[in-house]
Amino acid sequence: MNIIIEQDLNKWIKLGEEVSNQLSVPLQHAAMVLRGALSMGRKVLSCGNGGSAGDAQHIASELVNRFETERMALPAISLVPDSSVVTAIANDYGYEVLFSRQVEALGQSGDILLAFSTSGNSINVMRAIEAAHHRNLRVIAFTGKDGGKIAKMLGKQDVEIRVPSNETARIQEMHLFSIHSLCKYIDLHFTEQQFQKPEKIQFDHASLATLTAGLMPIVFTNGVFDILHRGHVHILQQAKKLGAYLVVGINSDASVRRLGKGSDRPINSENDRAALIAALECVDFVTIFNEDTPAQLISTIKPDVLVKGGDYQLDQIAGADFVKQNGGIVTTIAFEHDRSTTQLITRIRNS
Ligand SMILES: O=C(CO)[C@@H](O)[C@H](O)[C@H](O)[C@H](O)COP(=O)(O)O
Ligand SMILES: [Zn+2]
Repeated sequence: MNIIIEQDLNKWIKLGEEVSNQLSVPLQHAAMVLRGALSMGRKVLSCGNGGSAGDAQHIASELVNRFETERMALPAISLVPDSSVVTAIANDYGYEVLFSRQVEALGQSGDILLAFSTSGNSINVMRAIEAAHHRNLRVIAFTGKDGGKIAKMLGKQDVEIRVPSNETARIQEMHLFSIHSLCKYIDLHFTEQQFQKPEKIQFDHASLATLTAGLMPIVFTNGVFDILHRGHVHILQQAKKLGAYLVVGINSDASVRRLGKGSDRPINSENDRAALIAALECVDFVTIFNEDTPAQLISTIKPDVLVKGGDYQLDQIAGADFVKQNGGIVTTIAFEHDRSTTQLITRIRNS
């Protein structure tokens, strides 16, 4: 056999073994991230240069169309092939912003950017990752060699699929393997039915945790939300801006009674309160908790950001220690509108 071809084949067999050891965990992580975002109606953007441009187009086509089995169409856009867009951006602004400009135009919080670069050093892919981070997109980076500069840019919300090789060709081949492996998983997860987002109100905490497992950053807040008012809506809208998904825990009726706000509270039942909160666009999931505090629920959902209104001190927030120990953030949002359900009830009664 031709010696060059034989050497290449041998390298490939050796690399296959290393890849199965090193790529298993990041590939499974990437599969969860893709599944989570697509299940919530988010979309996938992809980019890369040369052979990696081909990979970016390849995976987008397989998501929009299908891979091996019948399933619903899924939203994915390759940022590579629109010649009018790429020539205009390169001509007017420069090649460096070829992809970042498109991420700015098309990317929305919770979307996924698939960034292909065998060296991890392509400047336009790096700029796309920066733009993705600014807009709250998660990044799945397909790299090789030492991961290059891209590996250092990634945050804990991102995934790196780094092929343990220094050869561009071998890296690209394993990227293609990774694409097909991810597409097979996605094919099997999504059915032929039309896309349907999961119900916003989830009574079962374990089921909610399954739905949120691949999502990040998740913001959690909680409250009674009896007689919804502008102050509530303001806090929830601001909370959503701290991440890509907002989960709201609502005190059950029994839990509210134990808070000692009065024997006539809550005015609205737990199901009515949950329905009103779920109707807000900024809210992704609502659940009801029966305990005095949401600490147990928080340890089930494992949010990245825990937030309460500005009337709380950080050390008073239930679940704060758990979130911080998990590397999350605990914060408060200042009240902008002086509203309270108790005041509202008093005013109505006095009039
Ligand atoms: O396909 C190949 C090599 O197999 C080439 O076209 C290669 O993709 C190009 O040189 C790229 O510009 C390399 O970029 P990157 O992988 O380092 O980001
Ligand atoms: Zn090539």
